[in-house]
Amino acid sequence: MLIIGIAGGTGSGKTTVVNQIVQELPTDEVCVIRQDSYYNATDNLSYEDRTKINFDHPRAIDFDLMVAHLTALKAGEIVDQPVYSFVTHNRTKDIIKTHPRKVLILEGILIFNSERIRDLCDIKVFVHADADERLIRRIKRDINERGRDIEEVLTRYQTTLKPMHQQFIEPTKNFADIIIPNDRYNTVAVDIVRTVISNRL
Ligand SMILES: Nc1ncnc2c1ncn2[C@@H]1O[C@H](COP(=O)(O)OP(=O)(O)O)[C@@H](O)[C@H]1O
Ligand SMILES: Nc1ccn([C@@H]2O[C@H](COP(=O)(O)O)[C@@H](O)[C@H]2O)c(=O)n1
Repeated sequence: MLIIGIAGGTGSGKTTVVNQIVQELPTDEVCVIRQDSYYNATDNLSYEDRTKINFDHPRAIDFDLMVAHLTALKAGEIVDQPVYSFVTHNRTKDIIKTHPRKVLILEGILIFNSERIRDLCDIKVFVHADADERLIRRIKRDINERGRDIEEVLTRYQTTLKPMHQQFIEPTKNFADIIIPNDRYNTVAVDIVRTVISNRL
């Protein structure tokens, strides 16, 4: 199995890049694991308390479960990937049965922050977009798709997103084998990653 890690700040375009890569590959040859699925389960907290979680800090992520699932997939086992809701700020009761494939794509803001995850990745890709571009995309996306309002997005940006990005995400660019500049749609870079994958299939 070839494990490709795709990291980058919020709104850099990771999900979009993953979708562009995946849509050109046969469905039975690739599986996707998303960091969002591994936010800690917080059933014990009220909705009010969940809104106060710092979702951009590594301790918000259940890296033990993520490592266990990646290790199981590498060993050929099927795993139950949790499904996360950005509206309730919690895991839902659903799961995605994730089957081991020749290529596994792991995507998320903080994945290269964990040495255990870095060691599991064969290729590390960092998607870069400037902070102002990422904030604009985040405002639009979170209002349209994640049930937020402008006040929520901007407050979260100032209090956690920006400082956490500088402390925990941007420095992990140094671990990347490939950096994709993504202020604009970068089809050339996506094609290069696809070629690397095709060569390994
Ligand atoms: N290169 C790009 N140029 C303009 N908009 C983009 C680009 N890449 C992604 N987007 C848009 O920005 C938003 C965030 O992209 P997304 O892929 O969800 O980022 P991430 O997964 O890194 O948070 C989405 O609405 C997406 O359509
Ligand atoms: N309940 C949550 C959980 C996470 N977030 C934000 O999501 C961002 C990571 O996802 P991307 O698709 O943008 O990479 C991260 O910056 C968290 O702040 C959230 O808003 N609510």
